[in-house]
Amino acid sequence: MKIKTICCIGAGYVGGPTMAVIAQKCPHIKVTVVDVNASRIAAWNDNDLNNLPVFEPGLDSIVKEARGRNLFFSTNIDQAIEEADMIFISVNTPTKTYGKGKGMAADLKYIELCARQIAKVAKQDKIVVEKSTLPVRTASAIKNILDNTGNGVQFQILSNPEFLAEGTAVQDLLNPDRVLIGGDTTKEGQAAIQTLVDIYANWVPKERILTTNVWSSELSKLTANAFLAQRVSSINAMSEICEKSGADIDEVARAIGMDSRIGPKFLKASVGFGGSCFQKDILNLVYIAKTYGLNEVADYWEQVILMNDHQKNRFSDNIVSTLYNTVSGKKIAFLGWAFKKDTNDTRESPAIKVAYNLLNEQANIAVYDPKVVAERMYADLDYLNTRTEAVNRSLLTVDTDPYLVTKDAHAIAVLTEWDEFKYYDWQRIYDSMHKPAFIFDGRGILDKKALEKIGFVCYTIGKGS
Ligand SMILES: NC(=O)c1ccc[n+]([C@@H]2O[C@H](COP(=O)([O-])OP(=O)(O)OC[C@H]3O[C@@H](n4cnc5c(N)ncnc54)[C@H](O)[C@@H]3O)[C@@H](O)[C@H]2O)c1
Ligand SMILES: O=c1ccn([C@@H]2O[C@H](COP(=O)(O)OP(=O)(O)O[C@H]3O[C@H](CO)[C@@H](O)[C@H](O)[C@H]3O)[C@@H](O)[C@H]2O)c(=O)[nH]1
Repeated sequence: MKIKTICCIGAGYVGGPTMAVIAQKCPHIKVTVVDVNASRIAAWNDNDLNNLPVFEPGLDSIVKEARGRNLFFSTNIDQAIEEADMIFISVNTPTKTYGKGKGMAADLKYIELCARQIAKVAKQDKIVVEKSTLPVRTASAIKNILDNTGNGVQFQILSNPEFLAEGTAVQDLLNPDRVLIGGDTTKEGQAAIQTLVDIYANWVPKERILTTNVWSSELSKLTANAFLAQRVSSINAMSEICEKSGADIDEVARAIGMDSRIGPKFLKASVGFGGSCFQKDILNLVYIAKTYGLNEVADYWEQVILMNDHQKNRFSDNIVSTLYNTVSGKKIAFLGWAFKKDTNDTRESPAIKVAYNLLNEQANIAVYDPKVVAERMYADLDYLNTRTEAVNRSLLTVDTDPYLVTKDAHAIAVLTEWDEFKYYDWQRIYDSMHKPAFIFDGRGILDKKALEKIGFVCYTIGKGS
């Protein structure tokens, strides 16, 4: 089957960039991205490319090239489903906040709504592609819903998990380590797999397109994220030993990373991992293990999250104890709010937890982030439901000038590894702060020696004093 029309349900961090790249690389395919969120769709259609709802380096020029040619953003979901030969489901699958599996299982209500909508609207055979990250065996639930419509339409379900990381989404999509496609082992299933392989083959070398059965594909996505997060928790666990023992975490990471079996990537100690995926997907894995009765397996993976929580808490505890056991009424400047650099995404950002802990200690927080807007930060705090919106706005202030944010501060906390932080006029910042002037570098990006020479008292994750 040759695909002429694609629909993607969900215009978020995955749906938007993924479809923009497919549209750019396959000008012969009409790609329509749909969403229930009208303001998000409007932002994707904004003439000013600075207003796209997702910030990713390089994304604006791809959208500029393809939008209106063969890339469209729309709220008309039914029409896009009806027209499409292939439908990607790229909606959110957050951790459940209610009922059975609350706080652990993935909430599949948006996935089910999509399946039901496809079932209702489709009048001709379609390939449905799971792009969202899903628990193993979700494809069978989707297939069940689709096969029970009674209108004779045939559906093939593929699993095609997305491995892009935010901040490097465009590069990851243009040049992926691998593309994974899982499908039925039947003749029809294999044909559907080949159809999707043919789309990616427009720009991805064939040897990097991996095909498996559906369950392996679904589980590989959770496994990849669990392994990656485990590396961060492992290096963070070692960072605490470094601080006690006088070893230096960057030197340790370099030494172990040169072992080709370990490899150098993903060994940067930090204030903790954030992002919408790691915690959610590991919790989901833990839940799956528990439902199979595999309690030791569940405990093993849960420890990755517990270590991450510990890392965030010990960072804020250290700020309080270093500032003479009280931060009440003191100004603490945050550099960074995003969960990593080069993104405006703040989901599960460690900055939120550190802010929460310090606000409980009655600190005043001032934040600068080059890409995160103030309303997003307030929404993150309000979501915690611990204070009224008005109180959150009085305790946490936001400015677009880092020099104003750090002025009169007792301490600076680096929460995101934005490159620009390295190049500030640190003497000017020092001169404007209360003394002693403390810096807590939660990302290990600043030049500790140079700062100490200026007069700062520095704490860097994984480095003893
Ligand atoms: N963010 C990432 O870096 C990343 C990477 C790989 C995989 N994933 C996975 O991809 C999926 C999507 O993640 P995201 O970050 O893009 O989420 P997101 O919240 O940014 O976007 C999801 C979009 O789906 C829309 N939506 C929900 N239900 C809908 C429905 N019934 N009809 C139409 N639109 C609907 C929402 O309005 C939202 O705009 C998740 O399963 C996630 O785990 C995310
Ligand atoms: O050495 C490291 C590497 C990462 N991090 C932190 O870990 C978090 C996650 O970073 P990263 O994995 O780069 O970004 P994500 O966008 O969350 O991407 C992950 O989650 C996606 C969603 O499932 C997957 O598609 C990607 O493959 C996977 O890397 C961030 O807070 C980083 O600061 C560290 O602290 N140290």
